[in-house]
Amino acid sequence: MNDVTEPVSATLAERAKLALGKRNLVFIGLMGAGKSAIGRLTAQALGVPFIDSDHEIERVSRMTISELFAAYGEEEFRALEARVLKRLLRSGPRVVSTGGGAYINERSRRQIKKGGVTVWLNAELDVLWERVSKRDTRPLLKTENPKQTLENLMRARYPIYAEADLTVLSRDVKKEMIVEEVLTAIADRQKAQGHD
Ligand SMILES: Nc1ncnc2c1ncn2[C@@H]1O[C@H](COP(=O)(O)OP(=O)(O)OP(=O)(O)O)[C@@H](O)[C@H]1O
Ligand SMILES: O=C(O)C1=C[C@@H](O)[C@@H](O)[C@H](O)C1
Ligand SMILES: [Mg+2]
Repeated sequence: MNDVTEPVSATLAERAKLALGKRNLVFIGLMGAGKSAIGRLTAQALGVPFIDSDHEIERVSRMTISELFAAYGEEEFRALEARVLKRLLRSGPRVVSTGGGAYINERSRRQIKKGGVTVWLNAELDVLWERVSKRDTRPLLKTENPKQTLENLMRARYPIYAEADLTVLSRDVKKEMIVEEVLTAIADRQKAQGHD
């Protein structure tokens, strides 16, 4: 026997996969919360496809998110995002990481709620700021005081993200640890509902 530990427990991943069934797992939360990074690793652990809605939007439009915002404005972007999400959530199981504002849009939120189990990656301002300040690809943060903008977004959005089925605190620990917490939350939710 070797002593190399698995990064994410296979048994836990199997339990979570069973609990998920055919439903999608949808990550929501603010910019920098880790939806894309944690979503990808969670999909790998579950052995299901991973799709990032921001990437899918960029692929179908052949434009970057920044270009889309600049050319058509936020409202058009949200309409495109809702259409893309509807298609992505049609069949499962998949892990879908959404853009930070998707769950805030009423139409997208309805689709997300219908299309899967939602996990909110909750994070404190300083954690988010440390992560997002490294890149300038987020059009909503191109303001005079982007940290203040981020804080304003937290205030406005956190009560809405809190409607998620599950919440996991995203923080600066190993990403695998966050993935384990996500998988545990999925498996435990099933148990709490008496299906295990
Ligand atoms: N637990 C973690 N520890 C350290 N860094 C992390 C952790 N989780 C995510 N990150 C890093 O933080 C940055 C932002 O993460 P990510 O792009 O996944 O956020 P996001 O929620 O998808 O943001 P957006 O809404 O802008 O797409 C990435 O560089 C990612 O590698
Ligand atoms: O928080 C938001 O509203 C956004 C987050 C990003 O993922 C992108 O979807 C876009 O920059 C908008
Ligand atoms: Mg992302």
